Amino acid sequence: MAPERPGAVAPSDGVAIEFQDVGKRFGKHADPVLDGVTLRIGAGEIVGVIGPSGAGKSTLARLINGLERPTSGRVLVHGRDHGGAREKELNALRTQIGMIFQQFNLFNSRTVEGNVGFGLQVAGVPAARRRERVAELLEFVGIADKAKAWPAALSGGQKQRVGIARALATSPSILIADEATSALDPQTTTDTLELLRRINSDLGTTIVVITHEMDVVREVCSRVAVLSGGRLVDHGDVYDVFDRPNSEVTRGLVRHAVAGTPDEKRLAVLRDRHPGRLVTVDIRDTPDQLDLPALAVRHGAAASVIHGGIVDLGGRPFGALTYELTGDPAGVTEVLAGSRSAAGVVVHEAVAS
Ligand SMILES: Nc1ncnc2c1ncn2[C@@H]1O[C@H](COP(=O)(O)OP(=O)(O)OP(=O)(O)O)[C@@H](O)[C@H]1O
Repeated sequence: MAPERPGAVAPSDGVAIEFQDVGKRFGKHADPVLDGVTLRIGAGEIVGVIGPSGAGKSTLARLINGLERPTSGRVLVHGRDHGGAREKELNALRTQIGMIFQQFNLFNSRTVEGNVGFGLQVAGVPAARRRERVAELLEFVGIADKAKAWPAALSGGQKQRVGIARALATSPSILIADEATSALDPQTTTDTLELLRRINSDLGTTIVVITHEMDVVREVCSRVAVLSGGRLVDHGDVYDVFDRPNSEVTRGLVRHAVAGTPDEKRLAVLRDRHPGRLVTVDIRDTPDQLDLPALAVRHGAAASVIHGGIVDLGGRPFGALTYELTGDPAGVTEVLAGSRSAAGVVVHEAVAS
């Protein structure tokens, strides 16, 4: 059985979090950690916040739940600015915002059910109701059999599930995952991201995924914001940002997530191994997508894939393939001419023979 949905917010209805020209410095003369960040996160979205180490991602997360206050600008949560809020109001805000962390932050002196029920106990929820709720949460995250276990006896993935169940205990409308999969192996990462997706779809929870890995964004997010040096350098639908990155930082992250286009080193290796002309074609789901093998056949040539990578971005293909063209030289020349006019195609220079 799924735990309660948050009462206050309908999924995909309205704005959950809004940064209005937010600046943050630690100390009057320090460089800004965040600078002019303007960003809207819709209710019911899963949004990735990505950027290199020190970009300001965790600070941005801490501004959402009121652990930090902006130096300038405003942060609104469900339309309310908590900038001047007192501790009592901030505590109320934090019950609406669950958080999970890279290091899980479990209480080692409490069992799994003790950890998950902690927030409810603090909130004064009666023991019987608490037990019921904890059982429901453990069932939902898939570790009902671990209720009596101690954190030390759990795997990393199980610990993160305890962290997630604990974060969901108060039915938050927003869940912030701060590098929540960074300490997990690839399979456990996939399972944990799948759980986040289920939380989003079954409970309507808005999820902010803080990460330095574009793979995580690619697997679970529909929208992404890229931070670099405290500035928002890219944001939008994941497919659009991957397709048309505005910044070198984003281009680097995309290259890392999709090994489609060969870099200079890889190209040199490919040239060594393949004497024919080489052409790299971006693969997108656009109607003008070039079908190089079909073009080659029409001109009596052949196009063989020798390098590439394609990933699934929200059900849409994204990547690049590099082909070697061989066959009748006149036909190859025709194919190259046809390729040059197509979008997203790089005809690599011929190597001197
Ligand atoms: N409480 C603080 N006092 C002073 N400086 C801080 C404080 N919190 C963060 N910073 C500084 O702000 C900058 C951004 O830190 P932040 O943790 O937000 O970045 P990040 O993108 O999450 O990095 P990482 O991926 O390494 O966790 C860093 O230079 C950090 O040293």
